[in-house]
Amino acid sequence: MHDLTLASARKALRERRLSAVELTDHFLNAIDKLDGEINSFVTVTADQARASARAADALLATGNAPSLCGLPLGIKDLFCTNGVRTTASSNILRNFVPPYESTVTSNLLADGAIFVGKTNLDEFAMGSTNMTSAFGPVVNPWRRKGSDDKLVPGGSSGGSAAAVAAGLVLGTTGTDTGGSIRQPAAYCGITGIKPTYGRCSRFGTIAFASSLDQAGPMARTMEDCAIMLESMAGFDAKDSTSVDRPVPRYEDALERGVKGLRVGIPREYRPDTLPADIQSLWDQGIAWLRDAGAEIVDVSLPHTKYGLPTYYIVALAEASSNLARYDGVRFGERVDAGTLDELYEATRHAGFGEEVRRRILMGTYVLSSGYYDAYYLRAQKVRTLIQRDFLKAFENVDVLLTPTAPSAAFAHSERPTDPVQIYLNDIFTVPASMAGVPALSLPAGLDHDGLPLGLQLIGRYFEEETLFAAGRVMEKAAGFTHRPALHAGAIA
Ligand SMILES: NC(=O)C[C@H](N)C(=O)O
Repeated sequence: MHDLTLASARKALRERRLSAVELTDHFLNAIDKLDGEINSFVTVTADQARASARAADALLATGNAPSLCGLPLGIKDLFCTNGVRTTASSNILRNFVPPYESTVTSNLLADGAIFVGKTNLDEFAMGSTNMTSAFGPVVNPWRRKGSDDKLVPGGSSGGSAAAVAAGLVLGTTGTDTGGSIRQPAAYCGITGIKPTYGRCSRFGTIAFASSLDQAGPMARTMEDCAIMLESMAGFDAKDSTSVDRPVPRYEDALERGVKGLRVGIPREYRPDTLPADIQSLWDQGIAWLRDAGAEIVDVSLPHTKYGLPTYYIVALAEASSNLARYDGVRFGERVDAGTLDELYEATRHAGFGEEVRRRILMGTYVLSSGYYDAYYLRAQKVRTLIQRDFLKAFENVDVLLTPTAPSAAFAHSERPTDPVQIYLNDIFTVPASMAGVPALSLPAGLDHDGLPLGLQLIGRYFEEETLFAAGRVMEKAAGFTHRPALHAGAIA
């Protein structure tokens, strides 16, 4: 069962070679054995998962089961799940049990998916290491050759990525604001896609930066991500930025190939500091696409260098506004104190970790009178320039190929103390987020330490199908079948 993908498990369930109960028990056992070390789950919903699996088996027996019937998934603990604690990995929501279901998870449930639990993340999805979680850091299941150092899984969807990589679940949901699906996917050697902004509803997903937040699937293969995205995506009247467009059958696009496809290589994504392993893997990726019939074109995205600074203004401004609701009166855990102001202060100090506090302060600063025009307004204007870079490039090419991150996973002990150094991890993922275009990361190879590296494909608005097709060509060429040191298959 350790070699199953979502697609092969779906087939085995339909052909009744495997039951949903067996499959669910398998993953719950794997979580039991390994997650003490990895810490990828904040909450495991074993009883609920087993009950859903029994119901799924009954439905599968009728021969009339929905698309994801009986398939166990993990849900990032940022999606509200009805009756199941949803924490955003923050103390302020430690005991929050939503009375409603997010649209994305409702869609997955309606298609028959089984939720085995809620996965760990950086607090409120703010981070690239999964070390800011109030529930403790996630440990990347990969190890450097000859070393026992514990590595970060990336973030913020680090629990989701680590759980898939370690074989604890077949697929997970993630959210991506500036790279939170793609960077952890790259660090953990799995596949993840951030769809076009507006493709998946944000309703019921705890907000970080509303103009950037976007849900997407994380799984082992391109096909598995295509299967999950089809279920997760779609118009939702409850999210005003949700786009009313039919959801394609993404699976049908997988084998389209890349003949005649024009692939842009943005020169700004090749800084002098880019490690040699990443440079050569990128060149390798270019060769794979060229060999499969694509045309390679040099392109320029001149405003790339402003991506990070403008992201860290816009995202933080929105975060300061979104997180204002957690005051201990209307929302969140309360710390009782003398006056109302003291109550707010004590509540928010105890409820939020250091990184979240830093971001709320910076966000409040850039929105404050006198600084609004100088920072926030200017950043929004630069955001338009970044978006125009992509629109212009996409007049001439169909997709862009870049590395996903400027390094492989690093050790917990190597986590920089300067927050700006950590923000630099998002250098290649943030521009697509600022523009709202879709982008995916696939595991393309290993570095000299034996750690996975990802390559990123960026596409035109709502052209996720092209990304899946190009991604599938690269996936076949890469033949990435490596497994991390900590894997459920190794302990069976
Ligand atoms: N949420 C994200 O996309 C994570 C990004 N690294 C950030 O810290 O903002």
